[in-house]
Amino acid sequence: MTIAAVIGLGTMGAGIAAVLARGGLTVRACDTAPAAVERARGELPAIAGLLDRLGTPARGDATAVAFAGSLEEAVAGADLVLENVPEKLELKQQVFRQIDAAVGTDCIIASDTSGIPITKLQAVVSRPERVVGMHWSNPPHLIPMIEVVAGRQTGTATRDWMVALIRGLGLLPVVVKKDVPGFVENRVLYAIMREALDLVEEGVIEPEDLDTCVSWGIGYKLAIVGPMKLLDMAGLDIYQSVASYLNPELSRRADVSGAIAERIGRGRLGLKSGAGLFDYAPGELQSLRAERANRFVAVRKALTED
Ligand SMILES: NC(=O)C1=CN([C@@H]2O[C@H](COP(=O)(O)OP(=O)(O)OC[C@H]3O[C@@H](n4cnc5c(N)ncnc54)[C@H](O)[C@@H]3O)[C@@H](O)[C@H]2O)C=CC1
Ligand SMILES: Cc1ncc(C(=O)O)c(C(=O)O)c1O
Repeated sequence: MTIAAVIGLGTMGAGIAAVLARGGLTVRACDTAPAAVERARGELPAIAGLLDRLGTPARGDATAVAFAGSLEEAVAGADLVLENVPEKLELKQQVFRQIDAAVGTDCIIASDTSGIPITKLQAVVSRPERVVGMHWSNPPHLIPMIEVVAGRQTGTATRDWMVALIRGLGLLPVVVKKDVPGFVENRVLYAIMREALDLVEEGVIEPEDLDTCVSWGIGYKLAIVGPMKLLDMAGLDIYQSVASYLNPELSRRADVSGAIAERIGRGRLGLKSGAGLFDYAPGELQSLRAERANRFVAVRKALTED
């Protein structure tokens, strides 16, 4: 029986813990914030229901996650530890050191970092060959693709073990061949985000209309035909003509849009604080999350039908 420990139970933690538990792993989880533990505990039954509806192979009970009082208690005897704390290099390195001091020599240490090079995380542990990126996508219990990222010192056996684990969970591992910042998913996503924010800030489009354009024009299409195959679908000659005048016009800003800092300064962090770029009515968040989850389930089922 594989024992896994999930460290950090914020936006991502509960969904990941539930998927691992349903896949038959023995799962322990911890967070330094008691409120995060209670929120995660409360989320598990609904997540288990969604996994039932997706028809994910059930080798275990998705709600069977043991909440530990400390990191050391969570990782004791673990075969896999998944670090899932906020995206800050120093914090992640400190947690990696703490994990390294508490686990056995064969334990694989993975990170769900959105894009900090794995090479920087494995630099602080005693067995860097056993460190690997395992980058899930939000909501982790609904998005089937997981990036597997080897740092410069990651062993091939560690990478292959991770790929096999993800396949065994019935999910889609994608191996990222170079440890570049942002890996692949977020390099593509953040190119979209940068352009989208620029277009809204420049008054080219309203935020709601930007979302309609991307979801129904680009997103719907890309779910069926990825960007590489889309080039063939459009015609490479057309792409060359458009890209030759459009590429120089696209955003190249190296800083982060001021609109984001302005909202953060007002405590508007998004769904987790009840408001972000959009306002949400009190009581709306739960139904919004449930409605989105229903759509994710329906679309995933439709996309995997023969
Ligand atoms: N939010 C997203 O859409 C995605 C986030 N990620 C990545 O996953 C990681 C976690 O992200 P979120 O869940 O969104 O963050 P979050 O900020 O929602 O949650 C992080 C949790 O870690 C806890 N924590 C902080 N220090 C800790 C420590 N020393 N030991 C144990 N717990 C600790 C916090 O109390 C908090 O509950 C980040 O690296 C992020 O970039 C990856 C994919 C998607
Ligand atoms: C805005 C944003 N940033 C990072 C990620 C990630 O994959 O790390 C996501 C996501 O959807 O998973 C995201 O939306």
